[in-house]
Amino acid sequence: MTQLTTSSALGVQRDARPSDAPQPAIEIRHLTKHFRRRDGSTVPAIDGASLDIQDGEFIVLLGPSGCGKTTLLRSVAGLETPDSGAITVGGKAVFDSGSGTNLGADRRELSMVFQSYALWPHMTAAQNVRYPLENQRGARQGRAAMNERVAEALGAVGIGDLGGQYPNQLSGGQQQRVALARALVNNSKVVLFDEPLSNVDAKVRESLRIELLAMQRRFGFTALFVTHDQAEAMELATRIAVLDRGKVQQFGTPDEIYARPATEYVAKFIGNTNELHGRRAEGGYETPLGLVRTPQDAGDQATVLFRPEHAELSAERPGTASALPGRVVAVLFMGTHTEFLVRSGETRMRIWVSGRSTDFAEGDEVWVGLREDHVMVFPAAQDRGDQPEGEG
Ligand SMILES: Nc1ncnc2c1ncn2[C@@H]1O[C@H](COP(=O)(O)OP(=O)(O)OP(=O)(O)O)[C@@H](O)[C@H]1O
Repeated sequence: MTQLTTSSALGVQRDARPSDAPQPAIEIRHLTKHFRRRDGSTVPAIDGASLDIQDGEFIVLLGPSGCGKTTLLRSVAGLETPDSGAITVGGKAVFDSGSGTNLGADRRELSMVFQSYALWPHMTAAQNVRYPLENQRGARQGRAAMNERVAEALGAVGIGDLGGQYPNQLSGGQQQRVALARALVNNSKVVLFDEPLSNVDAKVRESLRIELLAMQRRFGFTALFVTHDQAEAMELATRIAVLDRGKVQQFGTPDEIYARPATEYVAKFIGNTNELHGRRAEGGYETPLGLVRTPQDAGDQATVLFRPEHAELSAERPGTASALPGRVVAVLFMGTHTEFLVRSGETRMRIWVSGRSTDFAEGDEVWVGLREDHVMVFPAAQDRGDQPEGEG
């Protein structure tokens, strides 16, 4: 099969930037968007968001329901009009509140894959995929060339034999493949995904993720992908933008976001955490379970977090920087790891040991050992006010 070539017809009207600087595939500057509710109040769906996305990146917009990720994606697509800010795609201004620029969705030279697939029910899979080619601006290709492109795109997503089927004759996973083929068929350099895998079952979702990544590498498009599923974000993203109430809390690689979360919100949203509260003391924070050593300073009162997979359990007091005493109150085998629930006074901690561990049983007195670099501290809520916006 011949590979779909990437179009070079994009990227006109570049802005003033040194010629050797890479041109962001998508640039989002100080974007804001409020919605008016029925009771007359307004809600800031996007609140000063800025992101620079490079060519070929796979960017995931991640956050809980209502954090504004869909509104941000739809603003890039041209399906929502922001109140202020600017967006460029391939160097071309598609929205700019300053100059009044606001290109229609069909002039932004990008494709979108929706959660609902959004296929035409009266068209076959092949007709659905051909649709953007038939309706594209500028010179239209001949029928034979279009059919060849459609066959290539369907083959690329693994459903070359299903072109004659109607959507209601296809499974959810197959329908989403049709939607993906339709997004790829006209070689868009930017593809936007609005929770595209949330309607397919877990097994299909897993394999579609892997195929999606392979396809993105192969075709080289830049992906902007919305999800509320942190595992999906970690697996797909070159960088993740974590959103909270319309603000970008952190924009960084999955590694950075997991190991060095910029805020307590990010630390708790990505992965699992144990939580203690402490007062600043010599060498760290004094918590109800003793001193937790850390060189970090988060003010006088702090929330002290550590991940279940980062603590070690031992019968004797360990030589780690910090050692917290407790008693095992439950042992749960989770398949990939064993979870020990450890109680110490009012504090409960979850500690994970990989595989099946029978080292400790319910009722055992244990020590929870922590290394300094596994401790995260953030200003306590009462000292914090609004959390600062983080950049990864
Ligand atoms: N058309 C609308 N009218 C009024 N409020 C809206 C509208 N669309 C979104 N909102 C509000 O804007 C905020 C952000 O919504 P958005 O759909 O972008 O969030 P989200 O993170 O994508 O959530 P979800 O994962 O549930 O789709 C929410 O508070 C939502 O209620």
